[in-house]
Amino acid sequence: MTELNEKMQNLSIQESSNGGNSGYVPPHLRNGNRKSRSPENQGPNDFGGNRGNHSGSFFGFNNQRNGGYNGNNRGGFGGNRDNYGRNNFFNNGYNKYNNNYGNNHYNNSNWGPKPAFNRGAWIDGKHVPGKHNPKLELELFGTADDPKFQSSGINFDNYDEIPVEASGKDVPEPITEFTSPPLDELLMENIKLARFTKPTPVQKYSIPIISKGRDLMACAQTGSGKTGGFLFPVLSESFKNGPNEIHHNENYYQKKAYPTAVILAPTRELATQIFDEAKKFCYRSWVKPCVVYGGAPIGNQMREMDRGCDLLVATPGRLSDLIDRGKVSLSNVKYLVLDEADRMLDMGFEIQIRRIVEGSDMPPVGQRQTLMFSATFPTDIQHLARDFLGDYIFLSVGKVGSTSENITQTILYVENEDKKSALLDLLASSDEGLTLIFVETKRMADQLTDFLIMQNFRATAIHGDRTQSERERALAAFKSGRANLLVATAVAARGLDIPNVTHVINYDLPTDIDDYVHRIGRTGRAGNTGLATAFFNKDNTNVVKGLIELLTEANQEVPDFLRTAAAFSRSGSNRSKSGFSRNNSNRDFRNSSNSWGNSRNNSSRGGNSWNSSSRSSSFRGGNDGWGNVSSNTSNSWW
Ligand SMILES: Nc1ncnc2c1ncn2[C@@H]1O[C@H](COP(=O)(O)OP(=O)(O)OP(=O)(O)O)[C@@H](O)[C@H]1O
Repeated sequence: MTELNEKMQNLSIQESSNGGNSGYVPPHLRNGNRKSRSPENQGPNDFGGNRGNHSGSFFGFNNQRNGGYNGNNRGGFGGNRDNYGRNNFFNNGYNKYNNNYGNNHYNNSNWGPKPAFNRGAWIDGKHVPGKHNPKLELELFGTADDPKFQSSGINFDNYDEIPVEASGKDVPEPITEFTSPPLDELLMENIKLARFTKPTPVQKYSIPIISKGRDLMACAQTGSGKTGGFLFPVLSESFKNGPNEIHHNENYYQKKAYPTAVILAPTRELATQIFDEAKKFCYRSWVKPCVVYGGAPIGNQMREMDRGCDLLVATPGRLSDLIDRGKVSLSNVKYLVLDEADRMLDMGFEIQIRRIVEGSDMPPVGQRQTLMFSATFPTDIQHLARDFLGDYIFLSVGKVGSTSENITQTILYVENEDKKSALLDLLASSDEGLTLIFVETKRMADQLTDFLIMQNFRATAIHGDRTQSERERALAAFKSGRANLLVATAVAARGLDIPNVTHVINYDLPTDIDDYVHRIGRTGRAGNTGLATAFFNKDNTNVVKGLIELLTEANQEVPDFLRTAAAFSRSGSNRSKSGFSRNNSNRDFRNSSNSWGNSRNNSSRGGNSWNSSSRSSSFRGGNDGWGNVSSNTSNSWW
């Protein structure tokens, strides 16, 4: 190791560079119909509202420029209050639930679609779509040149060249284009409104697989359309078949939601994003989407659910809470989706997922469809996932856990003490796009944001110690470009789809190579190109082999110092969080000659049995950036 240290000390960046407060308004309840304030119109208060002592924020930048933070900031944020509770664009459908509570929810036509209503209804066994609402259409789908909406990039067609492997019994033929049939006509209309002209590979396969009633574990690269991969078939089938008959067991005083589809996601921001996508594709249909997550007032979410909740997007902690309060029954669930499934079954979540799936009234395997999606699927998680799946199909688009070739990856050798100046150099040469900077700790996120603000950069931060409103405002500032730098912990690593993120910088590399895959996947999405730069030094030898493998797979340059580090590093495994070699995790484990299912070799798990309850928590040890996560799973961090 000393030798390695010495070798690394001789390397430099230059050499390597060759190569719950009443003021809080959750985003989904804000009035999109109202005129949004343009960046030019926004006063300093729009960046304000930093009620805590987070100095590391874009709000600090404001302080400098605008004479310091003052209480007025609250006015800027609190100004949204009047929208609260009135702004759900579905509420004009004054839906079937309100009227039919205690009766059959679905057969009473008194409250069916009315001329001004954009919501559809399921009436007498038929789907009656709601009327078009041009204003709402514009809000949901935007226009082709609206930078707020991700448009597919020049390399979109290249997705078709990625090899696809689907294993399991009787795999249905993939579709080649969006057509009706097999897709429902209303869904087709919404897909057109979204300007999606052809399905991505994961969608081509997942649509027929899910439509045929099969369970699915799907692995496809970041940014390749997995959200549509589950939303399209679930909604298409729901539009065609209507809701399940509801069996009431609620008391008179409390309404209960009986969603047909439940989508679980690991972070609040991702849940909100999936909900936003669901709103698009549910447009004019009987399916009313809802979102619930921690950090936001539960009362408001419960009231929103009272207006109808057919497709529920949730973070696990908040969903458990609502189940405990008798507010949600999962007895009607036909579709259970785990987005970022490997994360959802990882430490910190697994017990909660088991509680929801196995400990509630959710129909068991065989009576529901379980759909898992991620860009990474370590072998041990695949094993664990079997508990929730029936006779499933395993789908991999490209190699499991691989990175997109749309992302140009550069690894620079940078000592810790040189990172700040290396970052400034990088930023000085950056283009106009948005840059996402990942660090390992919340503290570092604050420190680095402060530093960047001091250097007159428009930076903000997102991490688990910030309040939900702070997190949302940071993300909104970043998305709008008001802050073009977002310093983030792993809380922003997965799933977030932010148009115009052109550069991801791993200021600190993660300890798990799969996390690297997700982080850099915030750029180079939907066929667009992007840059990913990582600072590597002797602290990162644990990911060196995985890194080399990823770079090689994606036809990227592998710098010499990485090979040197790999040669000298004994511990430098190419293992993902699961502790397994990436080589072992690149396919359906059922096809592996050394089937874990039979041998159950526990050696790399410290002798633990596969029994989930005894899983070691060591894999998430150290300074993980996941908000308030701890190995104590009752400690909700989302
Ligand atoms: N068929 C399609 N045509 C054009 N664009 C699409 C299509 N399907 C999805 N997209 C767009 O591609 C982008 C990435 O999709 P999505 O967020 O579903 O990726 P993902 O595979 O879930 O990524 P991640 O692994 O990061 O969660 C989104 O902006 C989405 O609107």
